[in-house]
Amino acid sequence: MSAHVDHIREIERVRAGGPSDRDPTVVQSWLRCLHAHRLDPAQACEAYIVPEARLREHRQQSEDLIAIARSGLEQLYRHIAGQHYVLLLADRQGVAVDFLGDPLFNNQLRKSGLYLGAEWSEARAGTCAVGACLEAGEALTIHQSDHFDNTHTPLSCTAAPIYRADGELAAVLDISLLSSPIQKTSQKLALHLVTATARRIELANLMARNRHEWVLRFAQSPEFLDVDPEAAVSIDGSGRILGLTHGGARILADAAGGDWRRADLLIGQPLVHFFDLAVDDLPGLTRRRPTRDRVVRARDGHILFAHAIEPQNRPAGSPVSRRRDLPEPLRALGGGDPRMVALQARAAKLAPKPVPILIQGETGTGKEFLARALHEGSSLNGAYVAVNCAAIPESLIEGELFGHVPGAFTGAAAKGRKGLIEAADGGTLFLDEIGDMPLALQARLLRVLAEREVTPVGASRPRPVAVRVLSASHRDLGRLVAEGRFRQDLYYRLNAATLTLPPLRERQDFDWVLDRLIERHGGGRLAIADAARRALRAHDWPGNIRELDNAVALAAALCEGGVIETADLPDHVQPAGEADDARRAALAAVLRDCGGNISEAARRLGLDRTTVHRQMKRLGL
Ligand SMILES: Nc1ncnc2c1ncn2[C@@H]1O[C@H](COP(=O)(O)OP(=O)(O)OP(=O)(O)O)[C@@H](O)[C@H]1O
Repeated sequence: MSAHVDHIREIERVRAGGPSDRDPTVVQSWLRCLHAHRLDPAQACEAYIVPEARLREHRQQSEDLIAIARSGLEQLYRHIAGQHYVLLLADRQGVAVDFLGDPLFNNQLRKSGLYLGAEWSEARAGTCAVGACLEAGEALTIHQSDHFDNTHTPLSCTAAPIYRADGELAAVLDISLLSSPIQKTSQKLALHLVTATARRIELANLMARNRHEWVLRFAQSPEFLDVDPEAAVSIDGSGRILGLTHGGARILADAAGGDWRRADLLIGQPLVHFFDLAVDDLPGLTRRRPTRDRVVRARDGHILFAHAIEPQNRPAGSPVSRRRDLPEPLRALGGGDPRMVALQARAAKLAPKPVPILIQGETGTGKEFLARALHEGSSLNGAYVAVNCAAIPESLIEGELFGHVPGAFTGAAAKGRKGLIEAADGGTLFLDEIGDMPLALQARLLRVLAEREVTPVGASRPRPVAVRVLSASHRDLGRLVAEGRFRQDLYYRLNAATLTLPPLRERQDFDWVLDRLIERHGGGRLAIADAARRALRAHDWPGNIRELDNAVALAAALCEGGVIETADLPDHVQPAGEADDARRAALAAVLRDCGGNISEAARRLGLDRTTVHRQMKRLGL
């Protein structure tokens, strides 16, 4: 108890501007907790774990990062095995989206927040390694009573930031102990290890994204240059900086006297701005030359050793070349299917514009997933608010969407209530199943879109709103208009642009989608047997990605030994039985007779080409 009181007193002294022996990063974080987050040091709060559904969303949004960080995390975990350290990978919001810890201590870890789904933002948890690192953008240790909240003072946590190739902070890697030696210096090695791992994750990310560009890696000494470089930048064909690691940003900023935090000002600058080096000199810095001779001079006079990696050839116009330019959230939509590639390119152009977009596609094709990606790919600061028009009873939808003033109707909230349209002010309103919106409300919605203002139920005056409206329907809205069930004027307002998602059975990147879902449900610890993969490929997927997602979730729960076998799949996805064997043999015989000509086979069988294609797929031909 007295330690708690001492802790509160110390924080109060810092608030009053008194001197402190703490690291400046700790003092700054305490002051943010007091002034910006308005936290009270006397109020202790338990660690917070986000609900399952929110964790799933956070993991979904970080899928690419998790995939790239995984091997780095595992390697680090092997280094520290048996020392009771826990590893967390936290996203930009401070939520732990990946976790490696000793299952023996699961209960204690969960209680302390050293667990999957724990939210370690500074605003939520007070001074903590993840939160302070997200704010400071630099590696640090928050040791025991450095924590603001007394609940967390047994912990010692060390975190390092992971930056994206465009210089944005993407995540934080944290290594923590439930209990540790008293001295903060005991965590020096931990600090070194997380920093090195974060650096390797950034390097792997940069290399993966820039295979078709020049990559220049740097080290202070020639010995480590080719094996464990300290920093890297990627360079386009005209010699301009395209991407960088955190170390790369620091080298460039030092070289030209800039600020590493403003990577946006470094990217796009020519290489010669920073080094005594032009793009034509890069071939002289490849592995063909001895490391010691690969010396470059930075503009500030600093000498570095460099290793240039040549771009790999890419077929002109390949999906990869176009994917590279996509904003991160839109990349997660597809893995090279030609229709998805075209959709992603169009979505990238539309995302930053205020135009309303109508998203069409069968159920479960990822319409909401796309809407969220469009919001994230925009620069809107407001919230993303999704409304399922089919799920809200007709009597409630008006109040939900438009809000109401106090006493507007019997049962209205006493203080009145802000509607979802206003909640999305400055952001995105996603109207799912818009085809189910009652006609009377369609007229009111039209007014919101046309006049850019909303009138809550019972209010006399409208309020201005700026919302970006995305809508979706699995029904053909054009047809609903023709049948008089949907207002034509609203239809035209909503679909300034239409994006149509292809059904899963027609996607050529099925394996990519499957691998992402396996990663989602297995967190890198789940694989799939070839036979099970073939069975999944052969299925028709009327419920599209949602159906596949459910099938993988079930298989992940049932499978033993971390490998999904056919027996773990839902019954209706099980591979073809004997009857199908006969069908397969018959169809194969006809195809053989026709020399593989599907149109000819379809003619002989009296079927259309699509049916033959589908049967071939289902039967694994
Ligand atoms: N590109 C993708 N990568 C991974 N998962 C995806 C992708 N697209 C969709 N999903 C997943 O598929 C499921 C269905 O997606 P979503 O809810 O967006 O579909 P929908 O078309 O809007 O469905 P409905 O028509 O029923 O409203 C969700 O679990 C979502 O996370």
